[in-house]
Amino acid sequence: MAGLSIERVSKRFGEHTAVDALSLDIAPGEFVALLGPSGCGKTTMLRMLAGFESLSAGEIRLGGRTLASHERQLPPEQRNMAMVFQSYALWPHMSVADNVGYPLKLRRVSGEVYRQRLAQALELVGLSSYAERSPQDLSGGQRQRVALARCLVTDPDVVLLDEPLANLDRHLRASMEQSFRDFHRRTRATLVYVTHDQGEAMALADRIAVMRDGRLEQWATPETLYRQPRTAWVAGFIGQGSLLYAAAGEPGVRLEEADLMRGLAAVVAERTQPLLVRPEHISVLADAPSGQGLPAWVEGGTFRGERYELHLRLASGEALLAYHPVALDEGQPVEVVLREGWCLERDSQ
Ligand SMILES: Nc1ncnc2c1ncn2[C@@H]1O[C@H](COP(=O)(O)OP(=O)(O)OP(=O)(O)O)[C@@H](O)[C@H]1O
Repeated sequence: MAGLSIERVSKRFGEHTAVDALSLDIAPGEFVALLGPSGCGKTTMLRMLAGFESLSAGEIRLGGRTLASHERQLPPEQRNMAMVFQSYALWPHMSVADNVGYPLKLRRVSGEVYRQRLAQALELVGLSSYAERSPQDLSGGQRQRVALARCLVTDPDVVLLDEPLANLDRHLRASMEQSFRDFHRRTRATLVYVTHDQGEAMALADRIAVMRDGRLEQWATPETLYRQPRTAWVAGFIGQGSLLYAAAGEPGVRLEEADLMRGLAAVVAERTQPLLVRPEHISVLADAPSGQGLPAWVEGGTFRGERYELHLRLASGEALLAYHPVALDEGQPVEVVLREGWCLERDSQ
């Protein structure tokens, strides 16, 4: 199987740069998410991969083969890629089987080979018994599985998915995430998945390209993005946490409790290093002042079933989100001990 290489790819629409010198090396069989807020250029990048959009600069290669550069580009049908859309794009007048088999017919596959590949594709998405139904008689999740089966009958090298779960309700999204994981495990195709939902990207992808204003902000595994975000912007986009400033540390360093607490207790003028503190790394001491932690007070709390999320305010004026097993009163003074913090780069924008 071939790896996918995106090299300094840019796309300009008039004065506007939608994708700006983006580079990614995607390993064969890898499940990759392009993640970012609306308008950051994810779909444009996916459309360039598919061949629906030309490149203003850069190059896209699959294995050793150049698929596209600003000079020449292979048409979509010569790329051995398949795309799954948010809207499913199924033919309403055809049965599930005919929808799934359609790309094979286009390639003039027929007879026993056609039947076998159709049966395999339907089986892979768990829809064998729905072959003769009309797509209109299926749920949203089932329709999306038909779309998946249709893209995999042709045995593509790369499957491109554009917000495939956006039209489904929350409950169905969770079960479809499982279907996507199964799909990936069983096909081992290279998957490029566009989403603005960080939870979805974290749950599914081997690696995530976080995009901002057409540029790559960070390219890393979900765990690295969570534990070691490069900038405050990425930290704000992935998971929950608080941005504080300390008189200790430097970008890319994890501060343990002692250094962190000293750095936070320093005078405000010396506290210049931005850092991320995750709520699970905060202990809230709710009893009488012990002098062990930094003074804070409770501004509010939200019940989340297994815990409360507490919104705290430090004496410095900074906001802090912490988890706590029981509710605390609004206005209640507490002390907080921060067990670790991650030092961020200063945001350039
Ligand atoms: N054909 C086009 N002509 C002009 N501008 C475009 C065109 N397609 C996209 N853009 C612009 O390029 C930028 C990136 O768009 P794109 O659709 O790639 O973003 P996105 O991250 O996929 O957003 P969303 O999650 O909302 O789909 C946007 O500012 C958009 O308005």
